Amino acid sequence: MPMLAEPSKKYKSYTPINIQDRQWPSKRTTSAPIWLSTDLRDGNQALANPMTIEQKTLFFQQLVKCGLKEIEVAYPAASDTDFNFVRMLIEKQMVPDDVWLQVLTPAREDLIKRTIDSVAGTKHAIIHMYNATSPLFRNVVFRNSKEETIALAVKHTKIIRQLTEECTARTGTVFKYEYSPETFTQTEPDFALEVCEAVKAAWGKAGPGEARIIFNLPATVEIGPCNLYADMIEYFCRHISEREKIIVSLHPHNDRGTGIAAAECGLLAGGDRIEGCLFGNGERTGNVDLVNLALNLYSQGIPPNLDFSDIQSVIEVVTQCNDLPVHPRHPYAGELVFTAFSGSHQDAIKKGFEVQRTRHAEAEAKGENKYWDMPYLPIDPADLGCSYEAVIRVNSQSGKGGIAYLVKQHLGLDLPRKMQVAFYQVVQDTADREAREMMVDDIVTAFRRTYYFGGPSYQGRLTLRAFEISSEPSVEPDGETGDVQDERRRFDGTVLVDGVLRVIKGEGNGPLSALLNGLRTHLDIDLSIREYSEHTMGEGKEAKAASYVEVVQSGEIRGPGWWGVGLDSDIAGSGLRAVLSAANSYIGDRPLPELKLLVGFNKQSSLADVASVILNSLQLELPKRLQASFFEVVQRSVKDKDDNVLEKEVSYDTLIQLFQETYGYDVPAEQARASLKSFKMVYLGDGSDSRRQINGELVIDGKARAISGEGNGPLSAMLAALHNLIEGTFAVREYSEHSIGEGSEVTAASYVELTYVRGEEEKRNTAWGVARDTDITASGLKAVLCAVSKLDLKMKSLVNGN
Ligand SMILES: CC(=O)SCCNC(=O)CCNC(=O)[C@H](O)C(C)(C)COP(=O)(O)OP(=O)(O)OC[C@H]1O[C@@H](n2cnc3c(N)ncnc32)[C@H](O)[C@@H]1OP(=O)(O)O
Ligand SMILES: CC(C)C(=O)C(=O)O
Repeated sequence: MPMLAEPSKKYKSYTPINIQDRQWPSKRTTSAPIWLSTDLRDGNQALANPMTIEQKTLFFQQLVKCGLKEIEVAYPAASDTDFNFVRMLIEKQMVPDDVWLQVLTPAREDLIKRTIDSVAGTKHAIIHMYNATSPLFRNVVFRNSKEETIALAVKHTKIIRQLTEECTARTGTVFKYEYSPETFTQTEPDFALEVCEAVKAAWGKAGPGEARIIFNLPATVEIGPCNLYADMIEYFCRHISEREKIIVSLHPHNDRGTGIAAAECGLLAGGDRIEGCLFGNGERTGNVDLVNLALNLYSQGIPPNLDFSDIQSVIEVVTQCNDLPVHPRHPYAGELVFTAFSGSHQDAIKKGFEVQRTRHAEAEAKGENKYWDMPYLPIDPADLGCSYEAVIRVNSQSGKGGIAYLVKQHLGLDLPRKMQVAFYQVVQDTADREAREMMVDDIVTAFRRTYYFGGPSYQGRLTLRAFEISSEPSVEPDGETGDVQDERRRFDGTVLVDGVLRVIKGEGNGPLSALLNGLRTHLDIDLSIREYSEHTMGEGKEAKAASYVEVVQSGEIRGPGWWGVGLDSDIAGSGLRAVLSAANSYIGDRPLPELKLLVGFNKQSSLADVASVILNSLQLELPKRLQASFFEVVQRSVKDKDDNVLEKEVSYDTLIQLFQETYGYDVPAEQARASLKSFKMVYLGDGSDSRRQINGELVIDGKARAISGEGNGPLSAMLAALHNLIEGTFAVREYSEHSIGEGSEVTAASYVELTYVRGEEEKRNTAWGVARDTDITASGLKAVLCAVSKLDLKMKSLVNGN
């Protein structure tokens, strides 16, 4: 059936109330009303599966925890479950002394009796009786005249008075009486007043304060706008007699979706009390939502006298008991209500937080209130126990501000504006391509990947390992002006390049330009800085510096840029890391030139440079004399055929190979002239005169030879053993060792310089040997044999094959 072209032929408009000087529109609420939760009655009666006693108990405890002092717990005449639940609360003493149990009954004597029986013995109880008063109900449901309707209410009010008095005498329970002219909003205002006046007279005990009678005026069905409800309440409040002896209670439903508005206007119009349910459960579209109302007050600076500081646990209990979800857009409680996806909202929130931080600091210093004034967030989610995590979520509708906010929240990095734009593009492309929300983890991971930021998993091809920044002495004063030039900086560092440690050196006006100079010289990466900024993160000892840099190809200051970020306890370190982060983006996966040292007669590469190649590539800390020896070897390697030392580039790989060949380091046993097959070192002596004895097997010149020797230590025992096999004498000229690595991975590196003298003319030669082993003794013995392999040996002749 189509919707009607003329709905007025089917639906009647409400009848406005003629109040000439209505007061409520210009009033302001300044305090919270008396709250009554009817979750366990109106809420419960609207559920497909009414709550079990266990669920009602859990819910009741939650309501008490939230601070409700009046709780309509049941319609006891409806079912044994409801009746028994009320009895259980009382008998198990679960009702705090300051909490009133309210129970609902129709105007029927048998049901009233059972209702009062249900609360007998509790400290405080409110008996709530209702009968419908509107013309529709009078004519259709009860088929009663006005007089009969009044008579019904009066008769049963008197019954309640009598039965409650008897109960008080018997059990001490203190009672209040609440009467609801059900369907109040559809009842003629004067008739509603007439019924209530009659009920008040029948009750006969209404007095001020605690003795007040409660007239609950329900919008049983919402039939008009909220101003109509407010007018009806104001009309009632103005005309009811002995207003001071009455609590005017509001019971709005939400059929037009304006239950909250009706309740708020009704309070302005004179309401003292509100009946409703948490998150708006209840008949049809629900009762008015108490959480929403209370937090509306709170957001106006009015204490609501209800506690929702852990709103999530309230949601959990309520949904568990009602089996109804809380809508994601539900005011204050929905999953999305403190969330902005859209770029302009996010931008405003981000700026709002930044400005508010400063504003709050200033207010605190002046001892003033720190007011919440935040774009798009009417209330601080933290007050409800919610984190700021969900405030900004990112999808294809989001902008740079929101993404930068999340980076700041989760990584502490305050990205400069242009970098925000650059990173936004990265996130936006993914969100758009994959048509999905980018979760915080997605964004953080994208950031780490894009800028090679945050630990080995995100390491780029270039990683700073160690560095030293030194100042170069000022150059001569400018010839013309006489001005002294600025001090220059020198960068000396090791950079892991594609997994290999490389020594990089450079000079510049500052540390960053010195590093860029080094990258240019050593790796052909020719970049300049277009933008740089930095800030500190954290405080005190934990403080770190974060640096952001945008690089461009040198000479292309208006060309495309690459951003990088660095974090370090040292400001220079963070800048250098930022440059490498940007350089990583720039190089992508293009091949880098093989790293080379310029050796020979030149100023660029010294003995120390060669040593550091070995240190960084092989982790060997060469002793000083071995450094000098190898430097000589390297220089010799670049002589021409006439023995002239050339200036020549030698690749790192060539240097390493040269080192290995020269000192027998890491040469496979079968290729070495002498190698250790097995050995046993025996400790001899009593400690004061300890000696070592070695027994074992060597392979020399391809032949296995048993060895045995004794000495003051392992090396001299080995030399003694060698003396049994080789003519001439060996002596250790220098020995050193160090560990490599840590923990269970640790190994030992040994360096031995041997002298060997033989023949009648006492020919003397020396050689270095370098070896590494997990066992320190073995590494020393192997180093000896590496050196032995390099010497011009004369073996003793074999006796019986040995
Ligand atoms: C607006 C509200 O939310 S009011 C609260 C509504 N809540 C509930 O109804 C939940 C609990 N209700 C129940 O368990 C049952 O309805 C009971 C136990 C109260 C009554 O059950 P029954 O005796 O089977 O009657 P039924 O449910 O059909 O009620 C309708 C009868 O009660 C009468 N009635 C309805 N409301 C009232 C009232 N407030 N006072 C007196 N009589 C009433 C009707 O006129 C009708 O009378 P009739 O049988 O003479 O025609
Ligand atoms: C019993 C009354 C107060 C009621 O629930 C209503 O009118 O909605």
